[in-house]
Amino acid sequence: MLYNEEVFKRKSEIGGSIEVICGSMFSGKTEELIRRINRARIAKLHVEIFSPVADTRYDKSALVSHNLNSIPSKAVDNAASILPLADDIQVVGIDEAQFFDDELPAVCTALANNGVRVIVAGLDMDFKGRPFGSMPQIMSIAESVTKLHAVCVKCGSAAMYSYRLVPDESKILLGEKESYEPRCRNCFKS
Ligand SMILES: Nc1ncnc2c1ncn2[C@@H]1O[C@H](COP(=O)(O)OP(=O)(O)O)[C@@H](O)[C@H]1O
Ligand SMILES: Cc1cn([C@H]2C[C@H](O)[C@@H](COP(=O)(O)O)O2)c(=O)[nH]c1=O
Ligand SMILES: [Zn+2]
Repeated sequence: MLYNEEVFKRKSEIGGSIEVICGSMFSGKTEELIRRINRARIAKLHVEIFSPVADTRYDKSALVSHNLNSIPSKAVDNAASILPLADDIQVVGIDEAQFFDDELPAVCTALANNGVRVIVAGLDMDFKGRPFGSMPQIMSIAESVTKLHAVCVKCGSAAMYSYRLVPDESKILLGEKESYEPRCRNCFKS
């Protein structure tokens, strides 16, 4: 992973790229996004992080991980709003990408084609194990995809599913440990 990151950092000096960080809830996507953005800041690059305004769990002006690491971010209404705000930015982070509208892949492509390093973090699957939003499309157009795993709360194996604990069938239901737990394939199906 470090090797990949260094490759893409060097690439960003000559051209843009798209990196995806995906996985279940609690797999460390936000922490990994914060880590990559912090390294870009240390390299004195201009960075900006965007998240969908729909994700109102924490602060609208910061990304906050489950273990309460945080970094400043901007909440936007839709994917197209990112473009004018990313002028002069060299590294763009996008969190909770699964909640953005269908324009997000085109926005990521436009940024990368303009020399921006784009780092996209999001859930690859919803609580039923179905592909989530435009994540599959962004994964297919990305230079790099990192799939992270949480620890299955039932058996301790690597978890790739976000199991919903509450009887609500809507695709979007914001929440944390009261509503979801990470589970491995075996524990998710049983
Ligand atoms: N079952 C679990 N497996 C792994 N990490 C967990 C678990 N439960 C809580 N955590 C915490 O969640 C943190 C990851 O949070 P975060 O980066 O916000 O994840 P994500 O953005 O993927 O939901 C871990 O460092 C750990 O402190
Ligand atoms: C699986 C699933 C999740 N959500 C919501 C729950 C949380 O608010 C976010 C995911 O946050 P994280 O940073 O990845 O922990 O998404 C949802 O609305 N629908 C789902 O199916
Ligand atoms: Zn398990």
